[in-house]
Amino acid sequence: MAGTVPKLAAPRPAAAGPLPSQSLRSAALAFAPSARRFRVSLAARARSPFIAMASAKEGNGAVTKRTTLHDLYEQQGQSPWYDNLCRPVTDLLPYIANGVRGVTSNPTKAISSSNAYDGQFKELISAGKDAESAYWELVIKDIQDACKLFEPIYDETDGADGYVSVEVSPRLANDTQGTVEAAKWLHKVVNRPNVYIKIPATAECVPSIKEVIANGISVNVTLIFSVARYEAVIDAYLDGLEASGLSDLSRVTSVASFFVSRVDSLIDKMLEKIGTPEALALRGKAAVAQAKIANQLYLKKFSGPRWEALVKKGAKKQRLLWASTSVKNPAYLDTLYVDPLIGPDTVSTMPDQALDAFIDHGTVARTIDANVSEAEGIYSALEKLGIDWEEVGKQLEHEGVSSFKGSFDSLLTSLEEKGNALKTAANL
Ligand SMILES: O=C(CO)[C@@H](O)[C@H](O)[C@H](O)[C@H](O)COP(=O)(O)O
Repeated sequence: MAGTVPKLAAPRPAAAGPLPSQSLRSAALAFAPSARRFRVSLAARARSPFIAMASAKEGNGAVTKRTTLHDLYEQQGQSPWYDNLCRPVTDLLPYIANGVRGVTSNPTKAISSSNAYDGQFKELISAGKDAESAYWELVIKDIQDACKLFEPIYDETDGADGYVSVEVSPRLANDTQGTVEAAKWLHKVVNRPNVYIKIPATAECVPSIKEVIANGISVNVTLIFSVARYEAVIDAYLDGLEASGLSDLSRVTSVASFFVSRVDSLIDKMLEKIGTPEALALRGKAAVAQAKIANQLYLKKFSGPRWEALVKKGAKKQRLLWASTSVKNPAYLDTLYVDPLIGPDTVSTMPDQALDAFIDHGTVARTIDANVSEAEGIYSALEKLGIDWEEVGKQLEHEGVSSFKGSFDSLLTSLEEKGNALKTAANL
């Protein structure tokens, strides 16, 4: 298969400790105030073979199927997250039961592709809300409900895992102070300990990250595409912790979302344009190589006297989170962006396609720090062919920001139209 990074056996880290089955029950119960038993919805079954597979139930309604996701965490210390949050939020329960330990949301995608939001939207419009306020209420409800489901994991891990991430308005991606204010507002209204406020790693928002962290707010830094920008993100986290003035830093945490597949999508095109056998042989290798190098930087930055001083105050490392993990080129192995990036204290957020593939035939082994010199060789071979990694990062960031803004704008336009139609129909 083209473009796969060979897997080598590597030393296993100490076990991170099993997730007690009790937590599955508490997760289910946390969302069942009326003692309603959990049922997998038909819509959810249709959405994912993973859900269908996960639907075997015990007498008490808890799902007991063990998957490679449990092994990923228990044997390798990597947290599998689900890269999708939509209504009904209870659809997350089988995912949690099968080893998922956190969730990344993309609300514009969720709201625009489901009619499960129509009822609440109608109520909000009837109550006089405008489309944008209604949007935020829909989002906040999903995030609060999901936070409740992941709270048992958050508690068991002392705030290390079990997070739900929600983004500030993508319209603020180039607005430093606007992002800080939006993050503070969102954190306040969601009002859950296990929420990550998602902030893009644009040049303008790197200072926002520092300030938001300094305010004691946990952050998912998103849209990271280059090692250079990743280093600035780590520095912003460390600066923020130092500036916070908190004597206990243990509840201010962060993940740095490094996007993977999109790097190959762009670099593969560049390599095809170059067209030499050497260039073509490097297709499908750039993204994983860069991610492994990013992990080396993580190891370097979260060690030494500066970091140790923060550890004394309870600081937790800003974990690397692999995002954009589904394979875009069908010629590649469908676990290409999961299997080679497994290691302790990392997160892999996977949409259904990647989750299903990993559960079915993924390999649980420590790979993140295997073949690092090969990864460095690939990185510099690409540079020699004229690939400018910082330029690649800038282009992907620009495309990522524009696409998130574009879908936000078009969702708001359609919500405004829907809202106006509802008002007209109700003579409001
Ligand atoms: O929140 C995050 C990462 O911070 C994720 O939901 C992230 O937005 C998604 O993984 C990506 O947008 C998916 O990217 P792609 O598969 O469309 O390339």
